[in-house]
Amino acid sequence: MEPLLRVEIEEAGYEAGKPKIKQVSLEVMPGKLTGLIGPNGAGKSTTLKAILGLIPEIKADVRFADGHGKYAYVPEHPVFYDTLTLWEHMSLAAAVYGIDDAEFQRSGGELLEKFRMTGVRNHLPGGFSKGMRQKMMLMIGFLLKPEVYIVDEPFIGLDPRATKDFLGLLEEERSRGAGVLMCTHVLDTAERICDDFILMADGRVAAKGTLHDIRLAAGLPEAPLFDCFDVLT
Ligand SMILES: Nc1ncnc2c1ncn2[C@@H]1O[C@H](COP(=O)(O)OP(=O)(O)OP(=O)(O)O)[C@@H](O)[C@H]1O
Repeated sequence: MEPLLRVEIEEAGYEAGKPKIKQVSLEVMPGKLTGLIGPNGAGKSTTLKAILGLIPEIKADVRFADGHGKYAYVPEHPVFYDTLTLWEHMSLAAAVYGIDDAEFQRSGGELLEKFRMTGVRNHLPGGFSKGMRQKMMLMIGFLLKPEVYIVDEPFIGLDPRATKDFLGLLEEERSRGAGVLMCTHVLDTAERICDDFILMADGRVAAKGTLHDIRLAAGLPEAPLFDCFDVLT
């Protein structure tokens, strides 16, 4: 099967001559969820930014499969306009994505229901909690129905029910064939939901592959991901 996204980063950083990540390669496959994990400062966000074209100093080849350039990026820190309501944010995104209005009314309404946000659709996000803002970002990502989701730490603000709702939707998207690259520190959830992992440390890939591959690399054949993480970083 062809990957939806293929990334080969030779090096990338914020200043010339000072690369923060080196030799990072990864692929996002249809229907698969790849977890990007590693300690603080390992280079995960820099890798995501490199993929999104937001890094000034970069030598890399980032390739979406032919005709599959559509991706959604869900940032760790919500970005929003103070004067637009939740529904207006979603409408704006739908307009930018070129989604047909009838389709948007249907799928937008459905997303609000799924994330239990219908009651606040006409509220301003300035008054939302952290988790509600996170949900807004996720709904905007799901509106697009992209081939590839790039999600930066989705779990921190979400309550257990919202996490379950989010994972359920992600599962639906994957069964449609979408691929996901997700950066997270929540290793027990990652272990449960990811098909494979990229484990970064000190700006490089310390290990990659399925949980089985990561366990082999760590020399811990039965261990939870957390213990492998500990050994390899
Ligand atoms: N805007 C920036 N300008 C300069 N250096 C940066 C910038 N952002 C990150 N760095 C540096 O790049 C390195 C990798 O940081 P990065 O944010 O990619 O790590 P991370 O793995 O995402 O960490 P965390 O888990 O804490 O989010 C760190 O040494 C960090 O100090």
